[in-house]
Amino acid sequence: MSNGQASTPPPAVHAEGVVKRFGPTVALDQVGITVAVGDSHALVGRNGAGKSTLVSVLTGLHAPDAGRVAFLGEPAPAPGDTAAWQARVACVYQKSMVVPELTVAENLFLNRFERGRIRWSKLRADARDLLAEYGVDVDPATRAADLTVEQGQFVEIARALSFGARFIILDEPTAQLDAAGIERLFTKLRELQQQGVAFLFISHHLQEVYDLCSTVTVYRDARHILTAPVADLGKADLVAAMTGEAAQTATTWHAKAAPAQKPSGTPAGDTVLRAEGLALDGAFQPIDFAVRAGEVLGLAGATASGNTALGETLVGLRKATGGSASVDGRDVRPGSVPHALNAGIGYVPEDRHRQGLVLGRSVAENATLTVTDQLGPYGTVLPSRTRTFAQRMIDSLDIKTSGPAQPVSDLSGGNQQKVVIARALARDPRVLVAIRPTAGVDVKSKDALLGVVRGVADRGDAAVIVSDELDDLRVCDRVIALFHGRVIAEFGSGWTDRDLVSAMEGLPADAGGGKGAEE
Ligand SMILES: Nc1ncnc2c1ncn2[C@@H]1O[C@H](COP(=O)(O)OP(=O)(O)OP(=O)(O)O)[C@@H](O)[C@H]1O
Repeated sequence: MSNGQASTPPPAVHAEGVVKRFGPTVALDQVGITVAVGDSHALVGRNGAGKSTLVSVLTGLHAPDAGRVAFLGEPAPAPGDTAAWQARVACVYQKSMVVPELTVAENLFLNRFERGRIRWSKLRADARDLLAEYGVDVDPATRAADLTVEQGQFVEIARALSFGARFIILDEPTAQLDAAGIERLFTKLRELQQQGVAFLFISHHLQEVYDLCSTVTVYRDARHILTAPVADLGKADLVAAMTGEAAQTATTWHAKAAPAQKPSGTPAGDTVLRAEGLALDGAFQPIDFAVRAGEVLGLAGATASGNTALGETLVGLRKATGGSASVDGRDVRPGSVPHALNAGIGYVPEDRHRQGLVLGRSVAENATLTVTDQLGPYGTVLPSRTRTFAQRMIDSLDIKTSGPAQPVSDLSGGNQQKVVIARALARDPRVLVAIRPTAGVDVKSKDALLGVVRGVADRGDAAVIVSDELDDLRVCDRVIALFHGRVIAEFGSGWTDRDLVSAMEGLPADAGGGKGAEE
């Protein structure tokens, strides 16, 4: 104050010396963060670095064991004073937190009905005004369950702002948005920044950090490593700060030119998985393809392209309305996950929380469970084989855990995803179908994980990756791109980013790379 400088306004949020332990695990070790008013600040780190734990401290969900948090220079509210926390900070997750059965209007004014009778017409009118104020184009009478991910996030942002919060945390908000949706979200965030709203943005997509944020903070192993202007920090240095290893050129996976030989000597190239006229009304048109031994096939496509539905049909989560799928020449019964598993199809689901894990069970049990096994009784003693397998997976997928016996509920999100992958591999599947396998996984683990998927093919089996992530698709020997339920292009391994992105956006490939679909 007395040093002659103009006084700067207090930051939107300032945390220092924050410590948070979960039993023996130190999730945050004397960390801090400062986000200036109107700033867009990225928080990055490997899976298990402590990002989500910081979010729960900054939103009042967990009280820290030590340290201080202040908003606009004022100490954080007392634990449990929900209204006071809501007036300062909100967190928007990739999955909307709104109540699905209620309308948008009800969600917006949830928990703040005045005493007495609710006036529904006023409620709807207020909601309409509120959405209009923040430029959110959604009908307040829509059921929250019917909103797209993008609309749900916009409603959440409007809700947070209406409580008075001027600091919003976005925890992997782009994970389920396509390119156009991400652009619309970023445009909205930039608009709000102009109005003085501050953001803390958590993402494993480092390019998004460069596109959106002006400041970046890196955590590693529960510690604060650095905070710097994004413009001053190159990508290699950013990754080096995250991993603690010297900067090196990224090792992204690329498909090899020649297919692998099976160890048994059987020539590569036998068809393993075949789809003939496979169709699901309302999701995708009849499609034919074959995946050979030694091959990884990519099914690329944006949201609503039908690629996820196709993957889910292959693994029996959805029942085809036409055509058939077979493994090694034997038909797989449509719409039955146990049957698909028995036919040799292993799968990595998109929604790991609903379809992937039994949270109360250990890493080892989850890594070896299959859907059918979950129905049977389970011994309390860990068989040593289970533990050995789990330990191997922990090592090869770089799962951050205290060991095979740790409950999966204690792992960070990205590490839970790796357990799901481990489980899919436990049965040595003949075909591995992985839906967005690297969602939520940090840059370094991503390579390890894609290497494991590649390894399934290289040992002479087959794999299918369903994704819109270019890095996932680079592992593939061949990529089929879908758009609005139809094949729009097919590529060998030499595609360019531009060609594949164009195809996923519905523009048929021009010269080079892809060939148009023959429909
Ligand atoms: N409820 C809990 N009980 C025990 N340990 C926990 C709990 N929650 C988190 N941890 C541990 O704290 C550490 C930090 O986890 P956190 O979820 O904050 O990581 P993260 O950086 O958000 O990771 P990701 O990128 O995978 O989401 C991890 O080692 C995790 O296992």
